[in-house]
Amino acid sequence: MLEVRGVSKRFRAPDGRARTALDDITLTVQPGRFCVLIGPTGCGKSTVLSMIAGLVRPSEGAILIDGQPVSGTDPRTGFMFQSDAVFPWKTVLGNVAAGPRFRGTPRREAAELARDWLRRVGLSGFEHYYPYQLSGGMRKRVALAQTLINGPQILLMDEPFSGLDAQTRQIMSDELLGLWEQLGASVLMVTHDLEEAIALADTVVVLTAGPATVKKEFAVDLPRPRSVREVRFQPRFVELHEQIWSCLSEEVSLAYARATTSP
Ligand SMILES: Nc1ncnc2c1ncn2[C@@H]1O[C@H](COP(=O)(O)OP(=O)(O)OP(=O)(O)O)[C@@H](O)[C@H]1O
Repeated sequence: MLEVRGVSKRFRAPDGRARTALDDITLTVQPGRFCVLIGPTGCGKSTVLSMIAGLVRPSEGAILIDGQPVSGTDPRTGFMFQSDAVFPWKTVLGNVAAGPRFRGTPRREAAELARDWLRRVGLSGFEHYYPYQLSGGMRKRVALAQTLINGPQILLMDEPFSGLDAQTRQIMSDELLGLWEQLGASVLMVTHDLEEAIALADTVVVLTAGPATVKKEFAVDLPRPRSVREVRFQPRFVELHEQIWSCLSEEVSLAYARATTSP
């Protein structure tokens, strides 16, 4: 279980003053659940993920995984970034095998495991390609396999499919759901796309315009297994979309007003 308990974060701004980015955030992701964070641009979503990943320390509060405080990067946590975090000098196979190799798995075993993951993400036959020889969607698949091969208990995803066209994004989201249903990892994902959030999540957490705090949590009671491409036509989906959008749009307007009036 992942718990974010009363977490605040202050950063020093270029003018030297401390600015509060996150203010008393509390949220829980139960084992095996899919939680999506959504909020206006710049409100602090990535900072929440970076703190859970152990890359940034909270100014106040605590982050707990299975009751133990996070004090640095943790092998139980996998992070998929907005930008492709693949090694450009390694082949697809080398990229996916990198995690197991780093942990001391013998070369042959790591390569076999990587082949299996490449099959699961639909990249069999591309083992010897380099990242620059792949499409954007294929690079995301490599990044997904590269993260999932490490068997994370908690998967943190920061707008993982940004930069992809709408159709590829839907395909990738469906594939992510299929893999997640097999793996049973807890997911905390950040997205700007409310439709994507509802289609994927068990819980959508709306954050306020910065400093971010939890405004409201919505339980997404749509049946599973879901098809991201089809679920959006269900009446309950439309209802949830209206409810969450009315909550989120106030914060988006506030953030926009601040951005356009501040000196
Ligand atoms: N290292 C840092 N030093 C100073 N300020 C920072 C630092 N990292 C983040 N911030 C500030 O914290 C706030 C939240 O940033 P963050 O990237 O978490 O927002 P976000 O909601 O993920 O944004 P977006 O939706 O645009 O990706 C911003 O005001 C940003 O300027």
